[in-house]
Amino acid sequence: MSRLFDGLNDAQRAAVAHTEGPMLVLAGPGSGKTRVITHRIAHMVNEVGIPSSSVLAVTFTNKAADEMRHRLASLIVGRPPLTCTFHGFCARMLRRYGERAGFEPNFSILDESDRSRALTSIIKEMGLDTGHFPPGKFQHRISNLKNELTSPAEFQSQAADYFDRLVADVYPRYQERLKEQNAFDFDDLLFVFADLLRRDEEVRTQLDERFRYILVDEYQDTNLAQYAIARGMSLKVQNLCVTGDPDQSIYGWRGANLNNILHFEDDFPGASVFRLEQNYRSTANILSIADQLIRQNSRRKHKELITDNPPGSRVRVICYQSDDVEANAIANDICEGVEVGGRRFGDVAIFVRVSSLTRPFEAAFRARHIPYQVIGGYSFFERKEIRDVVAYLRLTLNPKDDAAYLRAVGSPPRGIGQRTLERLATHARAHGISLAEATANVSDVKSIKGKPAASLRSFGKLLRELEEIKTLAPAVAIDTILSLTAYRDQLDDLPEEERQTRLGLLEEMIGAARSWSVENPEEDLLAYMEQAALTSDADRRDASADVVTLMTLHAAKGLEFPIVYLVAFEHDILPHQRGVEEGNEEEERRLAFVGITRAREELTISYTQRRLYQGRTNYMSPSPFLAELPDDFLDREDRADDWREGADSFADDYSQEPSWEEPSIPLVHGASGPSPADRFYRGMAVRHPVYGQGLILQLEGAGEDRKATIEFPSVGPKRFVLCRAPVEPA
Ligand SMILES: Nc1ncnc2c1ncn2[C@@H]1O[C@H](COP(=O)(O)OP(=O)(O)OP(=O)(O)O)[C@@H](O)[C@H]1O
Ligand SMILES: [Mg+2]
Repeated sequence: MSRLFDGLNDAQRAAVAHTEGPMLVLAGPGSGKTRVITHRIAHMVNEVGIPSSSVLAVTFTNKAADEMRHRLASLIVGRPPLTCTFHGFCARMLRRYGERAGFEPNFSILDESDRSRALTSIIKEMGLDTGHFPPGKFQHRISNLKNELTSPAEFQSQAADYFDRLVADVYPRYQERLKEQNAFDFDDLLFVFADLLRRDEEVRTQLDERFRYILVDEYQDTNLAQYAIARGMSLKVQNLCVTGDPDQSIYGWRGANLNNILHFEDDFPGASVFRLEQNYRSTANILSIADQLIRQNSRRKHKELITDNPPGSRVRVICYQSDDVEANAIANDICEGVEVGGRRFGDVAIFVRVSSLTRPFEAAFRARHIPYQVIGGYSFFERKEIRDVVAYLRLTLNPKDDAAYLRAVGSPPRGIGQRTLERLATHARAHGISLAEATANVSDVKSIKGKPAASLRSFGKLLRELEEIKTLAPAVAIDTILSLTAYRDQLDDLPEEERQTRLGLLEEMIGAARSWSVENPEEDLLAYMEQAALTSDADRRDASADVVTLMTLHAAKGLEFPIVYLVAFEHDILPHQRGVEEGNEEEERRLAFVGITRAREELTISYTQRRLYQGRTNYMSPSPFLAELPDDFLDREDRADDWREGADSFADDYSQEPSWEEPSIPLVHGASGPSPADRFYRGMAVRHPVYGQGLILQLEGAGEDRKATIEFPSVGPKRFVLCRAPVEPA
């Protein structure tokens, strides 16, 4: 037997050696399904003599495709076969067969914002209000229709309720709009290609015969369109090999259909089924926990998961006081592991349910110079919105910062074009001044006249107005930037969900800046800007670098790490509130199962009592899944009282005397003279009849104009004119 079979157990060998006919590898996590796929391809090409060009390997994510390609390159002599995602494969085939299918092969693929812009304008043309009928809702519905292979014409007769009838109107117009631009959206790639296979028997036969061996990993997460493609190319030559684990099906919300894998044997009578039972990835303790959790799902077939691996250390379940403490404690843990435990940063992964939850970790890592990467989503500090705000802060504090100027001037868009900016830059260079200075005296710039000059003048005026933020607390400064620039308005055109995410990010930035001020009462805006967390052009690292990985649970599918932290294991986060509302609690449990089974040696699950989430402080309770984990294999630790462990951010104990600022008696009173509003001071505990107890974070003005920003645990921050608001010292 060849070298390729050396690192395989008997069941895996049988699967690898089976090269002809349909086959299904049904097995739990870490049992070697992906390994079987790569070794089977290598065996077919190297040893059976099947040409690479007749093999197609399909993976679920680009990252998985990259890894498989890499692995195949080391196993295969000669050119490795085509390895890509379904979307990648479809785009490729559509370019080839475009003309035949009736469109130009140089089509463009729309991104999210293009697609939402198109939908917004259609909704408006129909006389509907995008506030009540958010484009995102239509987008989601149309996306699902395409994944279910329902064409606009077919949907006409199916639309039953009011919203669906609207969708039935929007959908064909949207397709028409895309056609005019010779463009496809992401879902079209699957839909159009599946449709081509269905309609054009010649193309279908050609592809069926060309790709005689098709292998699909993670088949449990295929939707109807993907199913139709895999099946459509395997009607005549039925060498379709799929692998999957129904317990790891986590894309139901995006139209994945578990029946595709459950009915594989009906679709391909005589299919060989291989079951792998041995887990090579995780310690016995980790596996026991995973097994116990997934047993709580009722809609499943039980699978035995066994391992020869040692029990390993017990799984840790830790309760922290707040999200910042959690992040700091884990960052300290990681440093310790590297400094004295012989670990590498690259051994560690942190999984979150929602991508915005990475923020406190990024801040904690930056503070300690821990290298990290955020996968499947942008790093918080690299997101466009955050970088834009940072550009305004930089530019205001240092008007010589031309890079920040160039970023700020274009966001939100103000119609100041490239040519104008080039002329401005030429003038500035000739006079040895910055772009902001040149803008302040734009009438001196002879080459810029008319409308561009007027636009620059108003930008100059904005920059002057922004000067007031220099003396404000960071959170208030950021908020002021957002209002003076009307920054949030430009998000109105986005699909509702996207808009909420971006607004949420901005709120989170404000919340985080507020926490920072509570921690660093002596420091000013400049100090805030200096902290490493906001150097927006932080090092970018490549995937092979020795860095901690931060990612969502959805993106973690198929991967493995020696050390895993599953954080924010809290009610309404995991299981996610929306998942539960939509009756997908079992899918949420599968998501937790996927997270747990990524860990090879050490697993830590943590939750907090208080978290800054969606822009405000929330009091959290532990995930109900925690109660389902067996105590035999884990240690539960309550560290909620260790608030000093990290830099805690919220002075939540309002009964304590605020130690960080003396009551300030304003030296200059407003025109109306001393007012009762002046008895308030920063850090003071107050009470509001509706919002309850709160803490004054910021005060501005004096006398009747005196305004306070107050943080209420119930609703987050609120701003009041004190002499008119029913706010009393607590
Ligand atoms: N026979 C074997 N001997 C040693 N190690 C193995 C063997 N089979 C698989 N492994 C290792 O076990 C780990 C898990 O394998 P693999 O990723 O292929 O599992 P999987 O079934 O695809 O898991 P998932 O369901 O999470 O995608 C990998 O590190 C792999 O190299
Ligand atoms: Mg796998």
